[in-house]
Amino acid sequence: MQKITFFKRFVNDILAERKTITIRDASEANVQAGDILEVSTLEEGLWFCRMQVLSVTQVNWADLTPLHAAQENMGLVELKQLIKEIYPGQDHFYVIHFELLK
Ligand SMILES: CC(=O)Nc1cc[nH]c(=O)n1
Repeated sequence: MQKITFFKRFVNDILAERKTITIRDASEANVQAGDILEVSTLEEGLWFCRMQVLSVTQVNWADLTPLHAAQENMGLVELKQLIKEIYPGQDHFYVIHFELLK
């Protein structure tokens, strides 16, 4: 089974289905539509759910939109700042759209 990790601050939003995408660089986007992922926290490695990948699309940082931000349950300024912090100096990303499996 494939695995993905999230910062623990995202756990509640994922479980409540307020966060339905994750924006990753190429090294973390080796998934495709239909894949089922076991999901755990980055910090402690605690498993918290399974999710199915609905789609994977490319995006440049400059082309992030309010819709991406809404799907991350944050504002666009916050999202763009966050992505810059996590991936300094990078511009090319993949939007992984997912569905929580219950
Ligand atoms: C570990 C982790 O949570 N990484 C990321 C990076 C970008 N978006 C996201 O939801 N999570």
